[in-house]
Amino acid sequence: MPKPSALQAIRFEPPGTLTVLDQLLLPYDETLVPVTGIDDGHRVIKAMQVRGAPAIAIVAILSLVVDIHARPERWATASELLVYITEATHYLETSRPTAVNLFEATKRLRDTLASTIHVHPNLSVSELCQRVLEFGEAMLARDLSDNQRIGALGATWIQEQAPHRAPECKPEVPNASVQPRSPSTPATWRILTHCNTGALATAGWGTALGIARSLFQQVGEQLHVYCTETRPYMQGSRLTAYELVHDKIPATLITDSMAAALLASRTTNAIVVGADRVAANGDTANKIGTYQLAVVAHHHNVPFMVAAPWTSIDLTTPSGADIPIEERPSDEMVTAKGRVVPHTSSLHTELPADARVRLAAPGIATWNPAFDITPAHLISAIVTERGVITKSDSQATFDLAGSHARLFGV
Ligand SMILES: CSC[C@H]1O[C@H](OP(=O)(O)O)[C@H](O)[C@@H]1O
Repeated sequence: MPKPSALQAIRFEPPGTLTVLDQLLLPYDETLVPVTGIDDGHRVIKAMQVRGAPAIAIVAILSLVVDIHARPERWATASELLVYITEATHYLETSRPTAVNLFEATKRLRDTLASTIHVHPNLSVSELCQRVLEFGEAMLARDLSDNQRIGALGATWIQEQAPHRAPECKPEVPNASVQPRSPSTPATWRILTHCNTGALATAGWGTALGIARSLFQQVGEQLHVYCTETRPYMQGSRLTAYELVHDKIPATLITDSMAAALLASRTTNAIVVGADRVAANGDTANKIGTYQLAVVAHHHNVPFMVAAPWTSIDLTTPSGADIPIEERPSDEMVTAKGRVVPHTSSLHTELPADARVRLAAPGIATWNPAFDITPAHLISAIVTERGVITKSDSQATFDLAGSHARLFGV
């Protein structure tokens, strides 16, 4: 398998070749994993070899594309194929429960195909396979363009709305991989982000990290990005840091526990995070640890921004209380099993293999929710590809149905 170019989580060659970058092994190993059908698609999503709300939806649909193109002779009619697609999409939905993008894409595909067959009852199996291929390719293209719009809108909003702090004498801790910033040019724009919301979580560019990329395009070295490690999967230290170093964006990694101290000691213009599901009132499900960042931002009067395409906004879910929160296996928290993390290197070769990957005392109980809910009243702005949505300080929630009607002209 050829060594992949970095930063492309999903590689699709129509109609039947799909591979994903195994994100459990990044940044130490760039390995492509073939996805030959819906079983592979379900497996790589559930195991988090591919992750990120948009990427999950795209890989699920593309795994169905490669699946039905493999042996289309299995179906005599388009209606038989639609039955298979309906069952297959419901199966793919069982891979991970929180990110709504997966459910939005599978429902939209089923509805689109059902109406297509209704309008064209003589559609052939190969013609229906082609429609599914076109649907998947459109998802890839739309996600990238949505992210670039989110990046541009978010970068502009930060420069126009986020309090612009005067540069401080204290230079940032230089990023070892890019030229250390000289003290004479301290950052004038600092943002903190959590988890990974970049090219590795999407079809490209990213959502919250897409805003960082766009801001870097606009202000260059005046930007400094802080990213949290994001235990236990370490999306921040393994994936976001990897993307920031790759793009030579000045950045500093902090542990999750350092966020409050950072805001207390460094003037920060905004905290920018992604979303797995935004409810109709603006409550947002995102990586565990997001809620406490919102509380810290509120305490320090720092704007808290959620970056999300409308495919992550679920108008059928009234509030955060209605969002299912995925709990991950205990061993993903108390061991490094299946994931490459620095401190399980071969330093302690004399220890038994299990000890080299164990991160907690054997026998301790764990609680390992993959997401938490940030209430709308702690969110300053929701940056979508159609516009930045805000609310007055007196409003505790957003009216996203009204925003949708206004922005989509429906
Ligand atoms: C651009 S969506 C990224 C979103 O997905 C992450 O979750 P996971 O890595 O478990 O798929 C995290 O919540 C990010 O904000």
